Amino acid sequence: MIYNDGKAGFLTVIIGPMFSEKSGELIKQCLLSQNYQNKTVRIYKPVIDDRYGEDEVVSRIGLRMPAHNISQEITPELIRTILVDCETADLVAFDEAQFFSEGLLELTLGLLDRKKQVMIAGLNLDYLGRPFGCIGQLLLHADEVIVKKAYCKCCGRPAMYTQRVIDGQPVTARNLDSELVLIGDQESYEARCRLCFVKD
Ligand SMILES: Nc1ncnc2c1ncn2[C@@H]1O[C@H](COP(=O)(O)OP(=O)(O)O)[C@@H](O)[C@H]1O
Ligand SMILES: Cc1cn([C@H]2C[C@H](O)[C@@H](COP(=O)(O)O)O2)c(=O)[nH]c1=O
Repeated sequence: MIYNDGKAGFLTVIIGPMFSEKSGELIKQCLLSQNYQNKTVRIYKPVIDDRYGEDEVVSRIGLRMPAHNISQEITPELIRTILVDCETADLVAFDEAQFFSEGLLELTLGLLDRKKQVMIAGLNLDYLGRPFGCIGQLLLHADEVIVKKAYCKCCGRPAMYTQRVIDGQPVTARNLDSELVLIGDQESYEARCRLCFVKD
């Protein structure tokens, strides 16, 4: 448990592959802060991720909280709007952060300057094991990094990679015909360990 007294900003970044409970961790921490610390929480998610509806963040085990859908393109104008909207918030959270543009970094630093607690969850690696979005840059500013693991779909070891599968076959750099962004779940993705992840 991290105690933030509101006298300085505090950034937590939650990373890991799909199915590793990043959203679960984010929602749990937001609920605890809201319910037991009386903190005002504001959660954002990118409009592109429409798996669980528009106005909520939802984890696979069913934790849920209200959320604001915003464009994944974080423009200077959107940054100004969010900074105003968050004036009364103590904790500002972003889920699916891999989908946001680099403006998320500027927005996060702006929130931290305003002494907000900021919590960001997202995939650190894409389906080919490459850095995803601006999560890497956010990690450099983190006070706390929570590294989550799933269980490897093939062997049950701890998994840090996400394999994209089409018709049961891994998508790799060799047979690459896939876009970076493909919203999906178990029909298209598997958690894999270092041994079972196939990238080329
Ligand atoms: N291979 C797996 N390893 C671990 N959990 C899995 C796996 N596949 C499905 N799950 C389920 O997914 C849940 C995590 O969901 P969620 O919090 O939405 O994760 P994330 O945001 O990291 O994708 C786990 O608690 C578990 O119930
Ligand atoms: C690896 C990878 C994932 N995605 C998509 C698939 C899902 O819609 C989200 C991740 O959701 P989760 O909450 O972490 O389960 O990202 C993608 O578009 N491209 C990728 O390479």
